[in-house]
Amino acid sequence: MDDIRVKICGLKRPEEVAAAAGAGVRYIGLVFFPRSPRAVSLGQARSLALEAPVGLAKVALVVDAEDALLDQIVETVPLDMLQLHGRESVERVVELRARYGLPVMKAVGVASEEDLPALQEYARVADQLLVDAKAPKGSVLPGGNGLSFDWRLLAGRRWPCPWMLAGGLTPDNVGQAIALTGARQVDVSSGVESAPGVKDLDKIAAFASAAAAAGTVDAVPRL
Ligand SMILES: O=C(O)c1ccccc1N[C@@H]1O[C@H](COP(=O)(O)O)[C@@H](O)[C@H]1O
Repeated sequence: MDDIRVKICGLKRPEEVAAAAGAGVRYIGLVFFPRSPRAVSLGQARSLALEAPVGLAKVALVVDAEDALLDQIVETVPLDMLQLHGRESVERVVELRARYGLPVMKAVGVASEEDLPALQEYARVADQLLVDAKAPKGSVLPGGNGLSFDWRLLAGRRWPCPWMLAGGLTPDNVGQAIALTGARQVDVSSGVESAPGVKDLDKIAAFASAAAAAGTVDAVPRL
């Protein structure tokens, strides 16, 4: 079975990129959402992306971004994927894939069974799904809140494209999350921070190694 792939989201400093690469992380997320404590400027994102070694995919996270901002991001930053973390429609996913020629990962917030059909809809058009906890009403951020959802909702579910599990993951709980959901890709932001927007290099390493350890165990859901 393939290794578990880890994405660390919201990196802002070169040493965070180096720590992620050193830990065998497969994707890094660069946040282009001004209200996030993890937001980076175009220049910062470009420098971080250029420092990423081959094999470490650079993902731009945007929230209901307009074409003008996306044009700037794509022109300035060498990227491997777009992550849409807002209310982007199925049609918008199709449009952005065609416009930029980059793989698109669509985030879908999950709180209950009712949220699951949307995953099926987006799986028809997106290259990847990001299954995240639904942000509570009134949250400043649509993600990156350190909140998880009932992972048992995903037990036995599969979609016709690759997907990542996100939402409230930490080095301590990622193993259980993988066992319950069968996820082969996991994404974390606040669970590897010492303060909002400041990644903890030891926690990055601990998260990657906990995910790798869980990936070697057959996923037997413990319900
Ligand atoms: O990280 C952010 O600041 C952020 C802002 C806006 C949308 C999404 C954001 N982060 C994504 O949310 C998931 C879950 O975060 P957490 O691990 O619960 O803190 C994260 O993996 C990011 O992809």
